[in-house]
Amino acid sequence: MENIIEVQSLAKLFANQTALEDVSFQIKKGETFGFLGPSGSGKTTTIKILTAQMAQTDGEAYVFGRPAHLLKDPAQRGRIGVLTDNSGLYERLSIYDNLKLYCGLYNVPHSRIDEVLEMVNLKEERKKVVSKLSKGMTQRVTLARAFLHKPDLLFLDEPTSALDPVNSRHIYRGLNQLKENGTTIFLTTHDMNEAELLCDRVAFLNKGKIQLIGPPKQLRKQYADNTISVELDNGQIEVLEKGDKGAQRMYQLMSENKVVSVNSNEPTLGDIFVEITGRKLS
Ligand SMILES: Nc1ncnc2c1ncn2[C@@H]1O[C@H](COP(=O)(O)OP(=O)(O)OP(=O)(O)O)[C@@H](O)[C@H]1O
Repeated sequence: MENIIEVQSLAKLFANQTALEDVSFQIKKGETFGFLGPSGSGKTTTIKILTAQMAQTDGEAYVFGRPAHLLKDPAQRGRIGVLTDNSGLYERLSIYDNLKLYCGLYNVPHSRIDEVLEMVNLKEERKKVVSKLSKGMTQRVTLARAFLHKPDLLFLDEPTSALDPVNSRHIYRGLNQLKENGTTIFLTTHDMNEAELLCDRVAFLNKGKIQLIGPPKQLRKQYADNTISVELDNGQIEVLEKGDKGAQRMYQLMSENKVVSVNSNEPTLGDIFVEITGRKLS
């Protein structure tokens, strides 16, 4: 399948600080790829390089099969959507009028505005002036603007950092809708649940280096220990090793009708991150 993004041995130095070192990955068409890492690990720097806002010090970065810096070309730029913490909205205009301006810029019919406002749960607030919006609302307008023109590739830097759980879930539905329509999504987050819910694959970034890449489910299986937890009718949890000894004990508990539930002991993505890097994600 076609690679939408290809990054090979990417490096970025700021004065005497290494922000990225030997970073390599590919993202296929239609994939949602999560870039997970603690503050300062290099997530935003990667997005800036891939969206032609910053040049790398070394290595290759290709988007749509061409060097990323060529995204400065307006025809190519229209194929991407970018959400960063710099909102770029007109404070004195309403939500609707802001999006109308961007419709003009991208040559998109105004009918699209209600579609995107629905996706970010802001249809009722469309007449509100941007200067009077909460941080979370502003984030949702910026998100709506990022996918107003149905981009082929969407870069989302911490898309739900200012949102409550209800609005986050609303956004997840919207993003899944985009995904179903074939949009490729590059997402950075500190939020492991978000990564599990949305991403086909994740990369763990720590101090500018990729430590691990894979589908969340596969990584959890790979790092699972060799045990299962059995909840007993007296409320206790018994941890059993997989194998003959565990099977015999399980047989005994089952025949005594003491088992309430059985769970595999797979780690969360957060647990794996700590195991690999010795650091917490947030
Ligand atoms: N313009 C810059 N000048 C100098 N150093 C920078 C610049 N931009 C980023 N850095 C440094 O590069 C490193 C990576 O920063 P980056 O913003 O990419 O991290 P991040 O993972 O996005 O963090 P956060 O989750 O806090 O947004 C940090 O140490 C940061 O201080």
